Amino acid sequence: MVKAVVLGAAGGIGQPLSLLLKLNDAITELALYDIVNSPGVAADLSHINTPAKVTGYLPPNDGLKNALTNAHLIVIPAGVPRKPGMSRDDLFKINAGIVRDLATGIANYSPDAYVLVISNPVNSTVPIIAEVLKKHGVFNAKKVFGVTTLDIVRASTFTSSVSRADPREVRVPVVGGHSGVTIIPLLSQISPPHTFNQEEIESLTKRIQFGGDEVVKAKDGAGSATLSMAQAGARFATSILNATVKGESGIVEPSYVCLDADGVGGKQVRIAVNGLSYFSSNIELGKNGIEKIHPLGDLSEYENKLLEAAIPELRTNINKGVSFITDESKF
Ligand SMILES: NC(=O)c1ccc[n+]([C@@H]2O[C@H](COP(=O)([O-])OP(=O)(O)OC[C@H]3O[C@@H](n4cnc5c(N)ncnc54)[C@H](O)[C@@H]3O)[C@@H](O)[C@H]2O)c1
Ligand SMILES: O=C(O)C[C@H](O)C(=O)O
Repeated sequence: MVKAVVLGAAGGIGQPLSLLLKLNDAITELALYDIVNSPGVAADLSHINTPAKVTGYLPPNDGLKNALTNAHLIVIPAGVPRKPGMSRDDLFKINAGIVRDLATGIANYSPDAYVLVISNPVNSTVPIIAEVLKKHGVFNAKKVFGVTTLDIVRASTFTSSVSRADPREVRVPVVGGHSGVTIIPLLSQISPPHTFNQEEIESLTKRIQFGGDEVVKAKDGAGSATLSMAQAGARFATSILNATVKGESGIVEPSYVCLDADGVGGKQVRIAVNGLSYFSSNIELGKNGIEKIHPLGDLSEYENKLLEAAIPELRTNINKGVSFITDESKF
């Protein structure tokens, strides 16, 4: 049995993400939890003729417990999205508490599950979830992932519009975090190889860093990226399932993770990023989650400058998330 759970399943991301997961044959049970409308979304999806049995849960009557029990994989898009003029950090005030409470449910009812965090600000919500799981003595750094796949998807799309390559074939490692200057596209490591001139590098880097703002602006108060995020989230969830259920090896996806997992290479990355405890790098997945955190590789002078600029903001975001759980008096 492979049970996948979506927390925040009735939202702009939650609904199309749940649809894409319903189409994944590796999933035999799909549990949808939200504070509103999840039974309706579940009833709708349940008519699709794929193996996953779909159930919907609301908070009353142990809804969260029943949704989470026996979960293999949990995806979290619960929380409020940005409006024009807001930063992702502006969402902390509301989303930090939502994510903390969901993490408490995970610690109690499904402590062994793989946890994929979409809710913003990802740079802080991943540390929040990790700290809650630590508090309950159930944190496994190899199983908690901040989903940064949308940055990877955007990097493939935006670079191929310049290089004229097939966007489906293009891979650009995007490392760091998931907000503005903390998003670091490594265009020098693009595959298949392509040499951009400096002007192209600077404009592509800006576009990838601030791609989320393009959508927020275009939606004009009606939220942020939902459909592209659902595709990106389903892609990352599929990679986790392919590695952990189907036993496929050699799957590499960037993700924002805790660098503390034993014996998988996080320490080397930690040294390269001035001691940050969370960072997105290329992650090799195996049957128990993170198999290897790849080093950042050779960076150009420009990319080194991007890394230098990202570190202070990432440190602030991480500390804010950690202290939300360890030092509640500050909030
Ligand atoms: N990681 C990324 O790349 C990325 C990309 C896009 C959006 N996001 C973030 O994802 C989040 C969701 O975005 P959206 O557009 O789907 O928002 P939305 O408002 O459309 O949906 C959010 C859903 O969460 C639900 N929710 C709120 N509190 C909850 C709780 N306590 N338990 C369960 N569900 C709860 C709401 O009822 C709603 O259905 C936002 O924080 C957004 O910033 C992240
Ligand atoms: O921009 C946002 O607030 C949503 C998301 O993080 C994105 O990158 O699209």
